[in-house]
Amino acid sequence: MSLPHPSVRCPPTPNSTRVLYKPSTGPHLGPGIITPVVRLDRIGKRYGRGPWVLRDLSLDVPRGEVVVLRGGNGSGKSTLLRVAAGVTAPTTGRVTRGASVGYAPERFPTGVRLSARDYLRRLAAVRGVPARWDLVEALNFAGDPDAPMATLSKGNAQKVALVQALQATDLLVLDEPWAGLDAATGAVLGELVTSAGAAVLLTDHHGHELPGAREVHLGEARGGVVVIELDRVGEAFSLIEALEGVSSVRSVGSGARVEVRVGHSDGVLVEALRLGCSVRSVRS
Ligand SMILES: Nc1ncnc2c1ncn2[C@@H]1O[C@H](COP(=O)(O)OP(=O)(O)OP(=O)(O)O)[C@@H](O)[C@H]1O
Repeated sequence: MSLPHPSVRCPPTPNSTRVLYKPSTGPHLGPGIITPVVRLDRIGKRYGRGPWVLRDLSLDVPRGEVVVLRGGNGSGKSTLLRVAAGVTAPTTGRVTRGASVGYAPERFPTGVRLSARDYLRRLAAVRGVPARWDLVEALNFAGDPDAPMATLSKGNAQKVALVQALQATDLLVLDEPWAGLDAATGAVLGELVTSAGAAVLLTDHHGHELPGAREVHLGEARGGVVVIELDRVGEAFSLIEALEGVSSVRSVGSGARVEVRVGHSDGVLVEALRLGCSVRSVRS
C-alpha cells in the first residue's frame, strides 16, 4: 500500500497527552519519503463523553519497523493499539492501514469453542495465507491442539492468539504480547516480532529488548508526566519503583528511565540522589 505524502510528523504537544517522536528509521523509497503501512493522522479518542484519552496524535509506521508504545497505566496505549488495528474508531482524525492486519488483545476472549488448530486454520483462510502451526510450536505450545481454545491455559491460549496475529502480512498490533509467557518463549517471540517484516505496533510493560525498535512515549491521560533518566541505580531499582508518583521504571544499561507524574518529580529526584543514583536528564 502506498500513501500519498511522506513524513513522520511532530504535532504541537497537547497538554493532556505527551508524545515524543524519534525520526523513523524505516525503509525510505526516495529522499525523505517513507511509505507507512499504518498512518494515524491527528487522532483524538474519547469514550462517550469521558475525558480525551488521546489527542492530536500522529504516527506513521512503515513496513519492517517495530514501534513500542510506552507510558504509565491509563496513558492510552491499548486505546491507540485498538484504533490502529481498526477495532475501535477514532473520535477525531483519520487512520489509514494496510489490508492484512493482525491484532492480539491483552486478554484473549474467553469462550472460543474452536480448537486451537481450527481457530488458526480459519483465521489464516480468511487472510488467504497458510496456517502457521509451526510458529505455535516454536513458541513451546504445551496444550492439546484439538481441545477447545477456552480450555487452554492462559499462556498456551496466548501463544495461539499471538500466532493468529503474526499470520497477518501488513500490520501486527500486539497488546502486551509477553504477558503470561515464560522467559524462553519470550525470547522466541522477540525474534518473531523483529523478523516479521510487517509494520509492528506493540506495548510492553516489562521493557524487553527489541533491537532496532522505535519507542513512542504517551503521557498520562491526565496531568502529564516527567521522564527522569538515572545512572548508578543498582539495588535502588525496586525502591524507586515504589516511590509516590512513579508510574513506570525501566532498566537502561546500568541506569533506569523513570516516568513520574507531574507534581512528584522533585520528591523522586531527592530520593534518587539520597539512594546514591546520579541524574542523567529530566524532561517534561
Ligand atoms: N471501553 C472503554 N470505555 C471507557 N473508558 C475506557 C475504555 N477503555 C479504556 N478506557 C479509559 O481510557 C483510558 C486509557 O486506557 P488504556 O487501556 O488505553 O490505557 P493503557 O495505557 O493501555 O493502560 P494500562 O497500562 O493500564 O494497560 C483509561 O482512563 C481507561 O479507563
